[in-house]
Amino acid sequence: MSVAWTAISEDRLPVVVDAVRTPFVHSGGAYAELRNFELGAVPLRAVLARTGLAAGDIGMVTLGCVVQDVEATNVAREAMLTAGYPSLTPASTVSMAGISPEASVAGLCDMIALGRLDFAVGGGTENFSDLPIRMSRNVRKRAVKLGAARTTRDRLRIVAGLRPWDLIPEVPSSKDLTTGLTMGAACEAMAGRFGVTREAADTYAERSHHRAAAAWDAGWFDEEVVPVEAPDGRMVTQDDGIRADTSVDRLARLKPAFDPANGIITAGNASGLTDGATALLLASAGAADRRGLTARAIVRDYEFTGVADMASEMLMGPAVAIPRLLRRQGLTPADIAAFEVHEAFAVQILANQAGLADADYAQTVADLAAPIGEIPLDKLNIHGGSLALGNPFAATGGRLIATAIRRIRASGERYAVIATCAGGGLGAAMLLENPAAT
Ligand SMILES: CC(=O)SCCNC(=O)CCNC(=O)[C@H](O)C(C)(C)COP(=O)(O)OP(=O)(O)OC[C@H]1O[C@@H](n2cnc3c(N)ncnc32)[C@H](O)[C@@H]1OP(=O)(O)O
Repeated sequence: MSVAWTAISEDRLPVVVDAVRTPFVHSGGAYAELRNFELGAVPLRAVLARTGLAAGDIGMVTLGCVVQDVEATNVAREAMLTAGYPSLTPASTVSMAGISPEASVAGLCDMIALGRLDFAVGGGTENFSDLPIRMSRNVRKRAVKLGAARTTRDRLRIVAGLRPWDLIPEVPSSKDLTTGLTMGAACEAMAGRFGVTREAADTYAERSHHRAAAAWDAGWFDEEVVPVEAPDGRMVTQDDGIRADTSVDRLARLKPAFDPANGIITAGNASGLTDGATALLLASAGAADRRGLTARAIVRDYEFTGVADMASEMLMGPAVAIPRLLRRQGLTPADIAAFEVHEAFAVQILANQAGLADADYAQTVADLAAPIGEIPLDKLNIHGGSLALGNPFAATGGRLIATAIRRIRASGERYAVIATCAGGGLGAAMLLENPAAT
């Protein structure tokens, strides 16, 4: 369990100065010809252009990335160099499954609080359009041996050990190594454990799409989304996964995607594979103030966690992390004006809601005498969520932060909480505070 920041001077409080993202688009679509770091470079440029800071002001760039390029393993470095940041600035890539962007932001906030940095850029980039597909283990092993072989006979013997099926490439999947379950299958297990029905999942999915469509129509995302020029010259300006015309009736007709016989997860109530990138300009409150920049939110605290049971709770991270975070800060859900929680699957959101309201679960995972209860729907993802907007794994956390901050700034209220589940049975929650409301 993380320990709260307790003795940070006002000057060193980590704050978010700006948070931007690219439009999130279907994998294999508009960003298909972009490398991951090229996509990541877009918001990295934008945060500088929008805040007026020079690239040389940035002390460190850290980006999350889940599915990494074998050629550009430190994608943050390539992205910042592509964006024109000076090579003297260090950059690192963090990978913590779906909470990689939160790991990026939290690490930088710690460094800011300690006085190691004044300005930093965090976030994440994910491009599933260009997957690091590799050859099978047998091919890889023999390729290494081949390099060391001296005679033609040795080489032939090595190659002769290959079987036709060894030539089938290995494509990265969402399968968890420990449990052997894909994220979809793991979430089906959560539906059973926490009593989520197909009808409830479809109803929630419809809400996400309708809310996201309404938010785009109302111009809500205009401030947080920066356009991307695709290599073919097309300007990508909007998320492309939102289905304004979806309905519970249409969703009910879709076939289960992960368990044909008994499953309730379909293409309609799952988030799809998506490409996108986010960048957040972080600073110490004092440095931001001295440069005349508005601190949009204080990053007050965060919590990283695992789940108790990998097989039946894989994506329950929010239901563990949120209660722990609030308890440490002496807050209740009533104190939180805005919740932005990642929607990997509608079932996952609903199972987390059930977990938050379950006394036994609260006792087991957070040692709480009473559960904190479900997040009220009028506070949860009111502008839609990942089901509609898409889920480029390492970019989603930054999107949640961007939207959460804008929600509390728009309403003038004090606190927002973001939370994300992740593969590997991980979870994160973060408490953001509106400085204008304190
Ligand atoms: C921490 C985490 O985030 S864990 C989560 C990690 N992410 C994942 O595991 C990804 C999960 N999602 C997936 O794997 C895929 O999106 C899947 C398997 C669920 C679906 O993939 P696909 O079958 O390619 O979806 P596709 O977009 O083609 O939709 C299938 C059908 O459903 C329909 N459909 C999809 N969404 C909707 C909707 N909201 N309303 C109505 N119809 C819909 C499509 O029109 C399509 O219909 P068609 O076959 O008549 O053309």
